[in-house]
Amino acid sequence: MTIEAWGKLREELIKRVGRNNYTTWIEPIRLAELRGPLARFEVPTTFFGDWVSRNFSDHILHQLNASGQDVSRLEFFVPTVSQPRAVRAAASAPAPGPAKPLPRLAQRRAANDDELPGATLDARFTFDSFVVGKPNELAHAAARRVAEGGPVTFNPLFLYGGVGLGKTHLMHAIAHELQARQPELRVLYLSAEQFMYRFVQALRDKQIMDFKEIFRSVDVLMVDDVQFIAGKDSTQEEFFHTFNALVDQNKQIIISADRAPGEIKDLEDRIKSRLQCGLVVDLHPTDYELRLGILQQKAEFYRQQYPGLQIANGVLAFLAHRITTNVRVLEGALTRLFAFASLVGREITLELAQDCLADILRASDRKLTIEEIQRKVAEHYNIRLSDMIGPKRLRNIARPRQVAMYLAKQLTPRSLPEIGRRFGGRDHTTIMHGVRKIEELMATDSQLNDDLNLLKRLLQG
Ligand SMILES: Nc1ncnc2c1ncn2[C@@H]1O[C@H](COP(=O)(O)OP(=O)(O)OP(=O)(O)O)[C@@H](O)[C@H]1O
Repeated sequence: MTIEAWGKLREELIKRVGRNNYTTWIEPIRLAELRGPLARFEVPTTFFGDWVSRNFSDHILHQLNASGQDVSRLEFFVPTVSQPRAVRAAASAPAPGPAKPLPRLAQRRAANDDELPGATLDARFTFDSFVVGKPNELAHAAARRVAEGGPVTFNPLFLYGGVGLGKTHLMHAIAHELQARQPELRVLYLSAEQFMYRFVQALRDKQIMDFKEIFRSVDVLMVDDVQFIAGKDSTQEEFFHTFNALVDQNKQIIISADRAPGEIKDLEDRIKSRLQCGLVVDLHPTDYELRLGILQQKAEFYRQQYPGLQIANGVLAFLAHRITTNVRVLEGALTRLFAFASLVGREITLELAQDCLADILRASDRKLTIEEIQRKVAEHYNIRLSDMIGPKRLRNIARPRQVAMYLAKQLTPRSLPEIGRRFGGRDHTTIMHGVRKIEELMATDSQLNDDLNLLKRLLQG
């Protein structure tokens, strides 16, 4: 094949990669050399070559092979005056083994420096693998809605929740789904830390206009763990402008954080209020049913991985009862259990689980004390611990005290008289009254609900 013939051949790739990808990634590359099984392409930047190599080399190889070329290796290089620089040699065939994480977008054509790609998506984090239960059903429904990619109805979608409750999983699921439904959509997913890193890099390299252009040309922007930019003034400023520019163009934004926008300290008020403009939904701490559901799903996966390995009745229920911290810990426990059982070639029994997971179970057993609850609540409402226990009846003290009573009842196995004793020797009827008052208010007071959710998360880790 002549190098000129490549021009025709590459147009065939439109069918395989789509017009948008073709103009962005295929058109700018130039076939420079065909040497036996090796085809070498000139690319404008290192990043560009890397991107094409990772995402399109299979298609290019296929096309070359289909035209009768016996090529099995691609190389991409940035031309320099002296020696061409190899960027990265692509594998001759798709790598076997587990599905590769799908790399996300970078949206420019030729640039003369490294690009600004998004983060890698985890191929396992899909809607199919996300178990829905009461604590996450709202967040899941909102994520599904956004993933349908219809007209933007709420902007941004703000997902928040404690550590390991599935925020990142849902974000990735949205990105996968959007990409599957509309491959031409420019979806950029990255963590707030990466946003800052890219921003600082752009400042340093005097590439700030490129930075702005890339971030403002996406169709969907997803920023994970936005609390990270709290206290980082210029990053916040840039984030704010990016955010506004995209909202103005009616582009969907999806944000996650470990707490509600209003609770993120050192975040500018104007950003907080922007973040609250759309739909704010939280992932609540898991309940028993959800934990069991997740364990059942993962166990199913492991049964396929370790055929022949038996798991006794009641083991999953035992774990769901005992490991209440977060899903990541739960998953880790199950992974360890299966690995251990397959190593020793034994059935997974309750005894084996207790042995093998002793440390995790011990850590999970840590009992929350009423004193810890009082301290956290006092801190949250900015009152003195002594007032929490003392006799003052001022509302700004009495209400936090009732919140602490309510949480003590909810989160510890202590009886009302026991709780009363720890609240300065109050009678159990006073505690009951406090608990009821909070339950009543919860029906109407959304601020109180937010406070309770945050406190629960803080207390339960
Ligand atoms: N409902 C769920 N169904 C299935 N897996 C889940 C669910 N919730 C969480 N997980 C799993 O738990 C692990 C932790 O979830 P993820 O990373 O999404 O948490 P996160 O909320 O982003 O935590 P962090 O605050 O640490 O970033 C992942 O492996 C994820 O797949």
